[in-house]
Amino acid sequence: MKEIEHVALIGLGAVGTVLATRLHDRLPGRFTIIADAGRQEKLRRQGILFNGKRYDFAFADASRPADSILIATKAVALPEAIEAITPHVGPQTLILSLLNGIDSEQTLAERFGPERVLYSYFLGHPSLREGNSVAHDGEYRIYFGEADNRCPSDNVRRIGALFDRTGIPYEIPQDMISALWQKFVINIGCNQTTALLRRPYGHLQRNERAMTLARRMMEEAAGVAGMLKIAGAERMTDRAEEVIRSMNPEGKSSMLQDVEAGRPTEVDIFAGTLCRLAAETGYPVPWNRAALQILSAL
Ligand SMILES: NC(=O)C1=CN([C@@H]2O[C@H](COP(=O)(O)OP(=O)(O)OC[C@H]3O[C@@H](n4cnc5c(N)ncnc54)[C@H](OP(=O)(O)O)[C@@H]3O)[C@@H](O)[C@H]2O)C=CC1
Ligand SMILES: CC(C)(CO)C(=O)C(=O)O
Repeated sequence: MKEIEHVALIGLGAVGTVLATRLHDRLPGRFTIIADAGRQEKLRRQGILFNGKRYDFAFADASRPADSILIATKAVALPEAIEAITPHVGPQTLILSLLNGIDSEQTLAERFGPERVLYSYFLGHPSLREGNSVAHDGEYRIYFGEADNRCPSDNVRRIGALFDRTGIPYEIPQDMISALWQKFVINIGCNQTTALLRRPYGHLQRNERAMTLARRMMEEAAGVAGMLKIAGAERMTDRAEEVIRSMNPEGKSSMLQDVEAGRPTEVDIFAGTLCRLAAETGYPVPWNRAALQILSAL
């Protein structure tokens, strides 16, 4: 099993910075950022502040492929990110997409081949970004793996070994497709509700009407999961509510942060994807249709 030595990351935002600072500290000289000339210039000038400490990262050199590439851009930037990482992908490169939603791995597998892509996502307290300043309390895990991890593949073990060496907390779910859908149900509820109401997690935790709104949207997502025969669909809404209740009350979902910063939201990979799948399966999703309409109109 070939050890992962050189790691590159694209998307030095809220989630990317949490991982980049850890990899920078634990893989000296072997961790780099993939960024275009404009972003490189800005990063050289301003650095990134993580919990108040300035970080200056090295940039990836396309003459040597990375052993692993982590993608942490927003979904709208995935096509650009794919072009940007292409020169850094070699025959042994393993790609992990930390994007929310259930589609990015498929898009990456179509471009680079399924043998180079693992499923993954970030779950925990939200990471907060304002400009080049990111704050996070360390409460998170990376969930990753192949679709079925009852017998972990070499690639899964390689990434597990990297995370062990660098102290990145992780879990390898046996059924990664079910886990990805569980995360999707959580995002459908908490990202969309916090963005619609423009309130942090504490509001959902205290206000039963807000939590009911989140539950209605999550029940629809879990209903579609059931139609698609995703394992554990019937437990996903209750589990998602538990996750929302465990968030830090002042925490803001990535979608609420986008709304507040005037950035485009990722509603297309949440309610947008759900509405498309609902039309295919014939499952009614009126709450998510309304959320899609409102959030796309911002
Ligand atoms: N924030 C959170 O707590 C969580 C977020 N997620 C998910 O993780 C993903 C990333 O979210 P988040 O970190 O919040 O997003 P951010 O908007 O904070 O960060 C995205 C970063 O990607 C950079 N970027 C965009 N296009 C490119 C490009 N072509 N080349 C290089 N860099 C690029 C942006 O740079 P620039 O600003 O210059 O455009 C920005 O630094 C999303 O899918 C989100 O849903 C998942 C769990 C938690
Ligand atoms: C992990 C969670 C739910 C944190 O808010 C998230 O995925 C997001 O903000 O996009």
